[in-house]
Amino acid sequence: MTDGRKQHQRGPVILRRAQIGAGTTDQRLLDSRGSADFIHTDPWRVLRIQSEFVEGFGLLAELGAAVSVFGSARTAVDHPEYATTRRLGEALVRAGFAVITGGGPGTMEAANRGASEAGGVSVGLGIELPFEQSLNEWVDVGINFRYFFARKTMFVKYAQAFVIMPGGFGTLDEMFEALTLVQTQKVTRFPVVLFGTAYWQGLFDWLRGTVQPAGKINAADLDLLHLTDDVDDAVAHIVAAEQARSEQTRAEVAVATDTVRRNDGQ
Ligand SMILES: C/C(=C\CNc1ncnc2c1ncn2[C@@H]1O[C@H](COP(=O)(O)O)[C@@H](O)[C@H]1O)CO
Repeated sequence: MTDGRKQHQRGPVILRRAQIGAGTTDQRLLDSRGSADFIHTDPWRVLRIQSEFVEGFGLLAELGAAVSVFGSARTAVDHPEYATTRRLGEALVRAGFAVITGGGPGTMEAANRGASEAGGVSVGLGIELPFEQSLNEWVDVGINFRYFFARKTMFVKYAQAFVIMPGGFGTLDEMFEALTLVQTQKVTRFPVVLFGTAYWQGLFDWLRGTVQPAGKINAADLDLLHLTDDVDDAVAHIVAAEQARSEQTRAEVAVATDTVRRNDGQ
């Protein structure tokens, strides 16, 4: 050919002769807004949900070892639990972990504060709420989610362990989700520390005395929980579990390598 007037490029597509339409893709994008109704539809929400995963993965992919700390949004700054959680944040940083929280007030703030003051990585994964709330001031790496389930994926995906401080429905939801994921092997077994025996013992006893005898959970499921009142014990439990997991991974790699070698030699 090529008569320039008889060829049209639409992105990577070449159109010629009668196939040539009016205008360019950019023109169609920029010349008209069209109806705005689409932003209230599920297909558009799917894109927003996708963007939350993209932002979350992008922010946290290089985080390194981390522990998610959960607990009440209502813990007052002068409550002993605030001071304990602050010490826990510091101790986790000293043990080489970043600290991830929901980025809100109360216990979340205390954990972020301890981590930040200890010079560690203090992460807050906030959530859009019906009332105004910004990330607590001790969050050094933060992101705000619209969707609970996208945010919850980050708590699990980027943590080596959970510490559950005393809390209400939100905290209970986070604890039971973690336990369900481990029980159903959606995540490889990882430690869940219940911090505060006076607060959690009743729940633990009910699980052991009622739920397990009724056959609703196995005895082994309760082994997933570690109850303590001691910051150093909580951290030591997490470190030991992490070491055990590394050793198991090393052993699995050794077995796999050996199998490949033997198969190659046949
Ligand atoms: C109710 C108040 C603030 C709520 N703000 C929150 N911000 C971020 N994350 C939150 C918030 N509330 C709950 N969460 C999540 O659930 C857990 C705490 O819930 P609980 O019911 O208070 O135990 C926590 O780990 C967060 O991930 C008052 O100011």
